[in-house]
Amino acid sequence: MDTLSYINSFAPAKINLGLRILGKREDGYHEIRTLMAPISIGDNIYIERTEDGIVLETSGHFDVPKDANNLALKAALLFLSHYSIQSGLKIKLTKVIPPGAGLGGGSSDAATALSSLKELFGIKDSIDTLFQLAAQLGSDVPFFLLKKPALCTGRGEKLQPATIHYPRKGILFYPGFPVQTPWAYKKYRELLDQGAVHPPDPATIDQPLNDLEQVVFSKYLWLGTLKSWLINRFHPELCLMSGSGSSLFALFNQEDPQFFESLIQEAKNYLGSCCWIRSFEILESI
Ligand SMILES: C[C@@](CO)(OP(=O)(O)O)[C@H](O)COP(=O)(O)OP(=O)(O)OC[C@H]1O[C@@H](n2ccc(N)nc2=O)[C@H](O)[C@@H]1O
Ligand SMILES: Nc1ncnc2c1ncn2[C@@H]1O[C@H](COP(=O)(O)OP(=O)(O)O)[C@@H](O)[C@H]1O
Repeated sequence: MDTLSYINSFAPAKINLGLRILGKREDGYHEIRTLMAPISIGDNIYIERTEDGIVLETSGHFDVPKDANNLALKAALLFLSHYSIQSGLKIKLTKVIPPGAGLGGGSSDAATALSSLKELFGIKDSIDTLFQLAAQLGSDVPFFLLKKPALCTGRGEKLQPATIHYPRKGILFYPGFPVQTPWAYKKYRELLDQGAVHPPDPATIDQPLNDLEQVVFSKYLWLGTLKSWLINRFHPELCLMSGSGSSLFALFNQEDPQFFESLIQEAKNYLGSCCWIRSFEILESI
């Protein structure tokens, strides 16, 4: 049977339709409860088997690490080492997802690299192994292996497939600067210890609220202003920061492409060129 020599894959971004922080853990992470969904905006990863050498080329709208700090490369190295595979690889990563935007771009690249390599090398063992490797790479990485909406608990790696009861279409706003995830959780912990933020009321646990918004908005005041403007001007069904920021998304009960085009145009006129604005759809599966 012919073996594949290369694979080209779509690595979607995600949005968090709520992110509740349930408590601090001994290991430095937080117990969370978050509904995540893949969306129609994503990176592209091409992986080719070569004789020797592991080469990563990156291109696209955004700069990301080009060394072993790149999560796609990190995932590939972990995979080869786990299965004791001696092979060269050429990886071409085209970035479309803004980094540090709370859209899980690095995690999605890592998960997509793992599943591409499993296929490329014809690995037949249980998918559980890939989930274990994914969890070693980051809390959000297992979600991107599942490839469908899920309620994520634990530190984010425990997955339960979920149905999304919100409109599927929306607009994404990346303000042009990143927010670092470790900073957001650290700041949350500090504010919690000071009594400036409070653990979620169990009665609201499944409401679409993001417990990191207050923390991130307290440093990046403009994001709070942007959220208020979006709500007051366009009345979305849901408007939230995704993950630890910096992007915001708004969902609308609308099918008409003209509605989204004119909203984007008005937002661009109002916000200027610093803000990256795109329409998207929530994906049921990838
Ligand atoms: C906030 C979320 C929401 O989906 O996403 P992003 O905004 O990063 O996309 C996730 O919890 C991020 O997941 P991920 O980006 O994979 O985080 P990791 O690499 O595992 O962890 C980075 C750091 O964030 C903190 N962290 C992460 C997850 C968690 N449940 N509790 C934490 O306290 C830890 O300090 C950790 O060292
Ligand atoms: N393949 C990758 N794509 C994006 N960022 C990456 C990648 N590999 C490593 N990183 C690093 O991970 C950080 C977080 O990026 P990303 O996963 O896109 O954001 P977030 O954690 O906000 O969802 C970036 O600042 C970047 O330095």
